[in-house]
Amino acid sequence: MKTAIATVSIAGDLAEKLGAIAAAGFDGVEIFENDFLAFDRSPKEVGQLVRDHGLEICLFQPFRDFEGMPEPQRSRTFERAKRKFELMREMGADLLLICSSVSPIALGGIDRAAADLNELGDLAATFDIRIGYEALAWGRFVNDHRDAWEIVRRADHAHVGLILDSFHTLSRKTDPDTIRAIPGDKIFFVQLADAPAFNMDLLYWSRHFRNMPGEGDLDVTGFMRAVAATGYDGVLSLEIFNDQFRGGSPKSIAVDGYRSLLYLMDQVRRTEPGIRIPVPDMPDRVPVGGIEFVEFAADRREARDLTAMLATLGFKRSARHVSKEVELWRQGGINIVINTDPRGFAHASYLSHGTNVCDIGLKVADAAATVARAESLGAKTFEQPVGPGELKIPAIRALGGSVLHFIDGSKDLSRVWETEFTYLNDDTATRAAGLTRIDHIAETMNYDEMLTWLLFYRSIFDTDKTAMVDVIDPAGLVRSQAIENADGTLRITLNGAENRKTLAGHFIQEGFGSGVQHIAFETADIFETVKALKANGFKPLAISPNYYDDLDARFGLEEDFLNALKSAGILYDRDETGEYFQLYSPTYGEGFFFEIVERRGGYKGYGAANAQFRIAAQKRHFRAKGMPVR
Ligand SMILES: O=C(O)c1ccc(O)c(O)c1
Ligand SMILES: [Mg+2]
Repeated sequence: MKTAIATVSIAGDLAEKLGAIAAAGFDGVEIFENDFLAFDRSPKEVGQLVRDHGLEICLFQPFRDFEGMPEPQRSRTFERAKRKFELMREMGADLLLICSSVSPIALGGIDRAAADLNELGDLAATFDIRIGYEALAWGRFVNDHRDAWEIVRRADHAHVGLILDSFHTLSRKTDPDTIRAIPGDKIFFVQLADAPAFNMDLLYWSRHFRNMPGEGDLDVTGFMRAVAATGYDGVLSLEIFNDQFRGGSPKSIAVDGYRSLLYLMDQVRRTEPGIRIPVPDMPDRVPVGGIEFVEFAADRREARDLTAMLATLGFKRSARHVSKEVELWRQGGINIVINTDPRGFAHASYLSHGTNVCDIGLKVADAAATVARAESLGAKTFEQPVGPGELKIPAIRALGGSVLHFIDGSKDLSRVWETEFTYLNDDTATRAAGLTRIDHIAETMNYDEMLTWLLFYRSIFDTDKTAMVDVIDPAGLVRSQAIENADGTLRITLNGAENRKTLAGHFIQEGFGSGVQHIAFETADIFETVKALKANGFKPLAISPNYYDDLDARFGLEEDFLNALKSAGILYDRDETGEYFQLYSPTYGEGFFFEIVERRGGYKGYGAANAQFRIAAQKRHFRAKGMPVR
């Protein structure tokens, strides 16, 4: 598989872009003309710079407003093209992208465009250059790859071919299967981009919101399957115009891009038989069977506060590690590990972030295959020396320097608790509260990181994403999107903070990076849970009475029911599928908290409508503790 990316997709000057692109593993680049024009080295030097990075120039672009011009502009356009061919020869580029005209003076006409391309093909041939014609979704006369193909077909020239771009095809909802009728050898180049499903002007959408395949909502896999079915075996190139990426880290955007191409082609290989593009082999996306454990790194003092909160939530100190200062706190099927050992990874994590979730254990069918897939997609494996009595559990690096461990049903791993821990007699004075499992884990990050982690989870694990929702914090916006598996045994919400004044932004700033901000436990009966919590001395987050007035207005609730919600501080949501109940702990440290939820019926959401009121309540709680938030 030959991979490339357009220089426009990456931040920085041309030299920085090339460095990041080469380091991420791409074979080549599309040189976007403006990146070259803004750079102060000659075409020859730029060509050399590209090759010194071990890359090749796969495409030079764009050449605009070429076809269908009346004279005298037509002659000028050919002159302009000749100048670009000379530049390309200097640079060592042999394919030029011509995008369909948007010129108000262009005349239109399929045969006129074909004749222009044929003539330009002759000129290009004298330079040993080929030209590829691309239909822009907003092209004046040509805005559909089927018309572009008809023009190329009629141009009938060995140096003239078609360029396909998934965005232009999919943004107009053109059926990608129409590509299957195009001969693969006349497709000179394929550009790939995804985008979130927005209803907006095509040009604006394309120039600002494209993202990597798999990060958006377009059927890039369907598009690429159709391309592969034509027998095309040329370059697959990312062309991503995105405002965030322009200001992002060149390195991580390039790494995400490379991952997205591997993920895309892995999906294509699994669904489209007999493709000619060689794709690296890797295990399939990994089904996750649930969350085996969540591990906190802490020091002894902070661990006391944290375990005191766990005790009021009905957890029991259940076991102690055989060789390390690590405890297991349990309730129902939930395992919370508290690691205060002054050595190793957890301690390092504590030193850099304070008390935080440093590790999550996921249940998978095959831990080794999980790591193999993650590694194939560029994730980093994690290992540390195994202490006495410990198992070697496969793991990778994840959000904010944390770790994901994988536990499967194999003989050793399935007995990890029995092997590494000694069970204790229950010395916890509090009552169990009916918490059964982890409903979801909420990870907080900068908004700019959201697509990275979305792609990370979706490409490695058999998961889907929900629609992005806006959560209003009094000091700014936080975007939230969930990654879920089909049966709901894995739900991770990604929360992207746009500034530092939001509760989420404060958490990132004070915790020195992204991480788990809350864990939601499931109960089968929230009102029974509330009774136990009360007996344990648990103080829920106080919610404004105004909220309950509005709940009543919206849903017309029974008075007793409404009073029960209100007196317990439970937030409530309802839709066509079912009901959702949410109870929050006060915040801990710099804004970490626990949530308790009950789902009734088929409710699949996360109570997005309540998030604003929960955050406002948490900020009141913060301020009451004298913490500086707005
Ligand atoms: O936005 C544009 O003008 C533009 C230019 C070249 C391309 O290949 C493209 O897909 C879009
Ligand atoms: Mg394009």
